Amino acid sequence: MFDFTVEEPTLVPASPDPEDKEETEWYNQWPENACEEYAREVENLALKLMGLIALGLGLLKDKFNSYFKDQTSFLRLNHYPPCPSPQLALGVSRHKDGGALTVLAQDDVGGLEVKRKIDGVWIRVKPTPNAFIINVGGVIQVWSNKRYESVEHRVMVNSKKERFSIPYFLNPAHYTQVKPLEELINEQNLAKYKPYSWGKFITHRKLSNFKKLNTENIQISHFRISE
Ligand SMILES: O=C(O)CCC(=O)C(=O)O
Ligand SMILES: [Fe+2]
Repeated sequence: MFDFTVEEPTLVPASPDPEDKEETEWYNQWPENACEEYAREVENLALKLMGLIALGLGLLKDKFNSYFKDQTSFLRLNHYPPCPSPQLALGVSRHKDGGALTVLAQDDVGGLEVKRKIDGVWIRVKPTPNAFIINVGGVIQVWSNKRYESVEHRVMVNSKKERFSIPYFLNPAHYTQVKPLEELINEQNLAKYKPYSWGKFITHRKLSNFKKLNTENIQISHFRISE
């Protein structure tokens, strides 16, 4: 796995501690022109999709633009080597993407599975040539007050073939307080989530991503307001 940020540098909180106001900068260690160019193009696509989502929610098309001014978006290069016992290997364990939108490019090997909400069955996503897979992330789920929902997914490795995938994670500025949009809440539609800091959320996830966790990794459900 190799992460490549879009902004150089990308400004983020120094720690997940809410009291800690210090910021730090993420730099790409191996700048690659191809990555940069690709990231800019998928960013345009992702922002166009955000415009359509805004329209779909009855908002102005440019409603979300300002959140991405100091974006913390990044591109990830994934390589999954083959494994003779795929059920024993970890591709990517089940999770929901936390950001706004994910634009995923994958090769023709397959292995991505999404969890069907009604019965919890894992469904394989068949690779479609020259097509992207778009995943709604937790940030849109909260902004839309759950009119959009992010789907749980995982990656199984293949027994014979290696697999490559390139997700682009469109993420807001670290200082964004993510909360249900005012326009979408009223007496009939009460806010389903408490506001949370996007920057603290990602630094928390980044610290815990590669560790064996005793507790569940941070999820937007932790900010849910109980009914
Ligand atoms: O490799 C894939 O198809 C998806 C990877 C993924 O879900 C992620 O990096 O968040
Ligand atoms: Fe994912």
